[in-house]
Amino acid sequence: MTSVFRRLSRFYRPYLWWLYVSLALLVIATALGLVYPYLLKTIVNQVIMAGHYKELPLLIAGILVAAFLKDIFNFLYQYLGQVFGAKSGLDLRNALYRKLNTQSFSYYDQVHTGDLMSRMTADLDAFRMFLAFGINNLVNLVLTIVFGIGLMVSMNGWLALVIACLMPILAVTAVRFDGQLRPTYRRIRKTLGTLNSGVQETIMGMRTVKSFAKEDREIIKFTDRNDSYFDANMGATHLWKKFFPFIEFIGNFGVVLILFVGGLLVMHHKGLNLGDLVAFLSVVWSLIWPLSNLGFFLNNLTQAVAAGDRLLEVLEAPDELASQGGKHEAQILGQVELERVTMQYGAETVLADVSLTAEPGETIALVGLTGAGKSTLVNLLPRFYDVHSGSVRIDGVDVREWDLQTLRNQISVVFQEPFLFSTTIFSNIAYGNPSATMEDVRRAAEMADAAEFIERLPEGYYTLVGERGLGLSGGQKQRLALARAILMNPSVLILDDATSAVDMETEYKIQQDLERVMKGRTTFIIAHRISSVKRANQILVIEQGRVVQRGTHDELLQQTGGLYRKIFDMQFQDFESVTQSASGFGGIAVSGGGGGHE
Ligand SMILES: Nc1ncnc2c1ncn2[C@@H]1O[C@H](COP(=O)(O)OP(=O)(O)OP(=O)(O)O)[C@@H](O)[C@H]1O
Repeated sequence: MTSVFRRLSRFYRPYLWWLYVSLALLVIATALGLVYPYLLKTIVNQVIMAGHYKELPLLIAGILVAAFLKDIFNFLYQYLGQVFGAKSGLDLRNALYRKLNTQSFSYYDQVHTGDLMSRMTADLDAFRMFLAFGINNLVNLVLTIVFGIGLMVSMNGWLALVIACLMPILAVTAVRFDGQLRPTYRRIRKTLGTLNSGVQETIMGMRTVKSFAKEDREIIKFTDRNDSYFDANMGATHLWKKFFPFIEFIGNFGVVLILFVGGLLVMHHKGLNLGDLVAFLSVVWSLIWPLSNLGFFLNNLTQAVAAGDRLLEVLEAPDELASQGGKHEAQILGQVELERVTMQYGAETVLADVSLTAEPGETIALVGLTGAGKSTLVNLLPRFYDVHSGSVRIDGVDVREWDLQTLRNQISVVFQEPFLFSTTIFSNIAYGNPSATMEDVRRAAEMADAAEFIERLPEGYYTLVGERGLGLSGGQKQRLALARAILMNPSVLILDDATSAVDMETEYKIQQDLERVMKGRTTFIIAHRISSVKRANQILVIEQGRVVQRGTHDELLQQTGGLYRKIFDMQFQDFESVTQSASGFGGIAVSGGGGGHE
């Protein structure tokens, strides 16, 4: 438990003085609470028993002043405690978000968005609440007990002994309760994470859910997860149910015992008068509330530890940026070499012994069946993943020695399923270079053959696109993503099936424009359509992670029996058969092997 607080201390240490001042005020507020029993004792002994009613207004005024002062100090210590929690929470939230932004691709292969969201919100809040209220509550409890016992001992040793006998029972119960509560709260946090992941996934995939009419199945899945969350919460409720009445019983039993023993002492004049007994009882009452909340306060602590643990799992995950080199160049030339590269995801070898050299300005195409390892290969250039053996060099320098930001600023990747932010088309294109002017954005859009459709939209470049680009066609999204990459003026451009959703004519236009833009720079194209790759300087055919053929389009076509020739023949036949049967529809742009048309 202490290790969680120690490891998170850098977030609250700078604000500890808020907590210290708050605790000092808390001590004063608690001490002021001790004035009541004395005033009560005086009222009973000197006013009621002795009949000196003239002193009553003064004593009542004393009680009012003490109550007023106590309230002021209570307010101040709680306020400062909250400032302490809020400031620490702010830093922690920023650090978590920063950390999420520096996590590697492989990290995101493993985590669930919903679970991360619940760590960023519910877990962070549980930890923050403990800093804001929990510490003060626990200290308040300890102070109340210590002051209360001190007061009771000073009033009457025998009665204090009676209460002292009950204390260990309370302490043992509270500790046992906390031990049972801890795993239960861990389960609550975990099931909440799973619940959130499910909701987030279903909302993201709602179109798929609906198109398969699987709403009912999703509802059942959600209900199951919701039930698990409910069960976990009920588990905690059951524990509370057992604990609470027991504590209350002990408290009330204590009061009865004091009445009994104290009553006997008063009746037999054994060193206790009625005023002492009333004062003593008021101390016992003042202890019952904090003691019966002992479980609640411990539970805050338990929750904070469980939540802190989950925050630390994010914060202490290995840092991607920590492993980068420092080489920085204003301009990468774009020479790319892979030497005997092997790459694995876990135990699965996805690339084996792959070598290639691309000179600046060359276009390299990667062709192969689905799952062959093409994306894996290009993902190694901007270091989305690292090789297991061999090396990837840019301008003769291993990518691991480059400064990661330099590398990624100059290698632009366009994915098959581009992600668009829910903002304007302008901001989406200018994402990599926020200082870009409208002129820059328009030029990039023209090269990506996107300008025409953008300008047809009523608000042009200022059209807001929906979440993940909803409202745009697949081909339009791809063209915006392409424009975004072109705007970066990259030395190496990677098109990972990036024009699969545009028609062949548009793709041809884009490629011609790209040839102009990418002059002197290097382009990697992954495509399923032979038509997209045939102008490349080098075509690599990948099969099960190995380069099985390489050469130009003409060279590869000569290799009868090779995979390239087979793919070509298949697509050519497809094209013939489809154009023949579709000739009555004015001709359809056909994409073989997985390509589509807009
Ligand atoms: N992040 C990942 N974690 C684990 N395995 C992965 C990951 N990405 C890809 N793979 C696996 O690696 C293999 C190669 O995948 P890759 O995406 O490189 O193929 P590809 O040739 O680009 O396929 P496609 O043409 O369908 O995009 C596949 O078996 C795939 O399941």
